[in-house]
Formats: sequence, C-alpha cells, structure tokens
Amino acid sequence: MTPLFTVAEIRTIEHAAAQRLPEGALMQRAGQAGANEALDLLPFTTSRARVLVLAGPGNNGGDALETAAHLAHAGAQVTILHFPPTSAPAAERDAALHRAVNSPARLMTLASAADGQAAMQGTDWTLVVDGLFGIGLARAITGEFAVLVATVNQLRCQVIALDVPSGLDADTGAIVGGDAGTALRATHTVTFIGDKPGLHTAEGRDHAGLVIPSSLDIDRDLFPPARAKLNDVALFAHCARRRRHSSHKGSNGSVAVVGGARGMAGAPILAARTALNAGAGRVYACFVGDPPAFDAAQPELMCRSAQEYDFNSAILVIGPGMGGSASGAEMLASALHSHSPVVLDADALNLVAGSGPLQTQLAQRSAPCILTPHPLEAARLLGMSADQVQADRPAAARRLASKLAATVVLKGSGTVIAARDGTIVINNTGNPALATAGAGDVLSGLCGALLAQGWPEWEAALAGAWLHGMAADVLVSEGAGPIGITASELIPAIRAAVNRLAAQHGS
Ligand SMILES: NC(=O)C1=CN([C@@H]2O[C@H](COP(=O)(O)OP(=O)(O)OC[C@H]3O[C@@H](n4cnc5c(N)ncnc54)[C@H](O)[C@@H]3O)[C@@H](O)[C@H]2O)[C@@H](O)CC1
Ligand SMILES: [K+]
Repeated sequence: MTPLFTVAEIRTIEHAAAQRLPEGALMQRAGQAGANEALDLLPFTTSRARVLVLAGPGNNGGDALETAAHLAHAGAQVTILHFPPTSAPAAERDAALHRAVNSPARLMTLASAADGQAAMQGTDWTLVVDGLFGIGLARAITGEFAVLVATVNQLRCQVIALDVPSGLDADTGAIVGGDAGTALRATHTVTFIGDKPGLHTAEGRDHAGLVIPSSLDIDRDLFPPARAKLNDVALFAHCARRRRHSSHKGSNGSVAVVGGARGMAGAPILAARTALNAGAGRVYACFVGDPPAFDAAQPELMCRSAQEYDFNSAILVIGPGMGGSASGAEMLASALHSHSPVVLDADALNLVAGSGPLQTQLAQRSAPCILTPHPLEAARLLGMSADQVQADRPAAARRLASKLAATVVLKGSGTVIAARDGTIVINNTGNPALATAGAGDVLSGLCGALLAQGWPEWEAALAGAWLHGMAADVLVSEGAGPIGITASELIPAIRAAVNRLAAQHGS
C-alpha cells in the first residue's frame, strides 16, 4: 500500500531525519536513488549514453549534481547545466557541486536559462535528468526557464524527474502558477522520502510518468499516519466474495437506476446494464419520462416508470439522464427520503447543487451515500469554478465529502475518493479512454452493483473506481483504445475484472 504525503509532511519528516543523520546524507541518498534509476534506463554500454542533467538553483539541483557525479563515474557522458544558487546555498548543496566538479561530468555553469537552451541543442540525448525545481518551487516557471522546459518537452528521449517534475505542485497535481506557468513532462519520477498526491492526479499523471518512490532509508517511526493513499486492491479485496453454489438472484441484491428524462434514456440504460453485468441480482431502469417496454440488447433489465417505483426496495443510482425538471427533483427528494443506500450522479448532483433543502436532506441521511461528480458538477456543489476544483482536487473532494456527509468520487485523471473524515485515496488505474460519453453512467451503475452485493460504501467507491479504470486499461492493452472506446464496451471488461477480483481475492 502506498501512502501519499503532503509537502508539509515531507518537510517535517526530512527535518526530523536530518537530526539523526550526518550532514548531507539525505541529498547524497537522493542523488544515488536518481542515479540507480537512471542506470536502469541506460544502454548496457554505459559509455555510449549521453546524459543531460539540469541542476537548478535549490536543493533539487543539489540532488541532480549528486546524480550526475554518480552517472559520470559509472562511465556515462554527462553534461550538467548548472544554475547557481541565488542566495547562500546549503552546505550539502555546495558539497554536491564539489563532487560534480571533481567527476568526469562536463559542468556548464550558466548565467541564464537561455544559455542552457543553446547548450542542449545539437546533441542526441539518451536521457535527461530533471533537477531544476522540486517541492520548493514557489511561483510559476516563466521566461527563459519556461523555454528550457518547453525544449525538454520536445525531446523524444526518456526523462527522469528528481522528486517532482519541475513546475508541478506535489500536493495538488496542478501546474504551479496555473496558466501562467509550465511544467516538465517526465517519463519517470523518482520521488524522495514518500510518494506525493500531486504526482497521481490532475496534471500529475501526464507529467510524472512512472512514479518510483524512494524512502531514502529514513526510519519508519518518523513517518506520520497517512491521510492519503494510492488506491490498491489491498484496500478493498476483503469485500470480494465468490458465488456460492446455493446462491440465487435474491442473494445478490437489487439496483434501481433512476433517471432517463425524455430524450435521455441511454444514460440509465448504460448504468443499469453495468449494474447487471457487475453482479447485481435484479436491476430496474426507472424513467422520469415514459419508460421503454424493454431494453432489446439487455432484456433482463426491468424498465419502469420512476413515479411508480418503491424507492425503499433497492439500492438507488440516481441521476443518469434525469434532467433538471421538477419531476426529476421530486424523484430525487423521495429517493433521499427513502432508507436505501444511494449513488448520486450527473443531474442528481446538479439538482442538489441548486437546492439548499436537498443539500440538508442529503447531509442528514444515515444510509450509505456515494457521490460521483466530475469537476464541473463538484464545482457547482461547492459554489466555485471547475478550474478552482482542478487547482486542488484533493481539497475539493474532502470539502464535498464533509459538506454533504457522503463518500465522494471526484472523477478525472487520478480520481480522488474522499471520506467524511478527510481520508483520501487517489485511483491510479484508468486512462484517457474513460473521457467518453457514458463512462460516468457506467461507474455509477458499477458502484450501485457493489453496494447491492453487500459492499460497504467506502470499499464500493474504491473498488468501483479501480475496476472501472482497470477495465479501460485492459481494453487499451488489447489495442482497442484509448481512442474511440465507447462506454458500452467497458461493461464486459468490467464484468471480467469483477470476476478476476472475486476469483483471486474472494472469500
Ligand atoms: N527537504 C527535503 O525533504 C529534501 C529535499 N531534497 C531535495 O530538495 C528539494 C527542495 O529543495 P528547495 O527547498 O531548495 O527547493 P527547490 O530546489 O525545489 O527550488 C527552490 C529554488 O528555486 C528558486 N525558485 C523558486 N521558484 C522559482 C521560479 N519560478 N523561477 C526561478 N527560480 C525559482 C528558489 O529561489 C530556490 O533557489 C526537494 O524537492 C528534493 O529534491 C533532497 O535533497 C532530500 C531531502
Ligand atoms: K525536478
């Protein structure tokens, strides 16, 4: 299980660890960890490798100087672009510079980033090591440094970022400085002391590449209990069940998907088909508009009028294609009034955002409740813009979970699952194939199916996000995407993933 630590927590751990260690030990270990990872990526004949190391003005640059010295001693052709500190450097950074100067690396101390850009051109680099900025970046990367970052981003070689890709906020995964800033895109990130939330959500996944945490051998007792983790089968596998020979459809619960205003019947159908294929025993598709007689492609579904359905008799997935009409709002109020566990998605979330009484009703429910907003729906619920949500996804998910007393699944790259007590889990399965119409309906149906089969709310949300992403990952690995995958195709892949989970972990 991978804990995720904020920059403030990392700084505290680092400070405590430094008291127990000789001066400079942590920077030396960070540099060694970076070099180990780099050597794994270099060709067998190390002397053929041309490695460009960007060493910025702070301690991230110190790590880079250590890495560069190791790689040069290992025989690689190393060029260091060194940006000297603008204020008195830490002693360990000076020591790192000394080691780099005394290594076979070619060290170019640059007065400006523009000189760095010129020095990069004309060489076919095997690998770039990014030690420009780490967790100390206080403002947007602009001007000459931005041009340097853009130049690296156009190279086609592997790029290892030390600690964090320069320009990325390690807490949030946003670009430091927003639109005014930029960030370097790495293929690998060796991150020090502990893994960090920003490497896995928002812009994180596109900039960090493969994340390799390195604890720098810091004593375990210096790490606080993690309030954030990466999603992992170990967090929910205990809820998986194998089917008993003696089970029947009544053993696996009922799901009612409520939505489908006129002209929007597809969304509840997708959610309902997913619920059925993810193992729910009985699945109803309840329409705010006129219900179809049946679903020709999935005749096992029972199509009903929402007005005539007893909301106390199934797990409720409310919102797909429901629209914002008065009858939609009425259905939502009676669903919230029921004792049934609920999953709220799409239009149900928009209706809640626009109604104080619905918010109060939701916050006061005692039955399980999962909300699955995308950033714009989360923004409406929080009274802010989608950009503000994306600027700090972990904080937005936490605020929503606490405000509405529900488990929140904030969708997007690096889906953030938040509990009422502020615990968060960031999902790291999934890929851009999921950015397609109907994928959200599929997720809500999947969460409903897990609740119907007896999963607790928290584990249902974790497993829902994980299985949904895993289904997309399998389809992409089979060559079916990410371009052009449709939500319907996810459904059989989810069924396969649910069955694999039950076979491997079910009791
Ligand atoms: N604190 C720790 O826990 C450890 C830190 N280490 C390394 O040290 C890093 C943190 O070091 P620092 O706090 O020195 O910070 P950084 O090296 O991340 O960056 C700070 C430096 O960049 C300059 N700067 C900030 N924003 C700028 C901008 N927009 N344009 C130009 N210059 C800018 C600052 O003046 C300062 O010189 C970590 O990311 C990690 O790589 C490691 O050595 C191991 C231990
Ligand atoms: K970096």
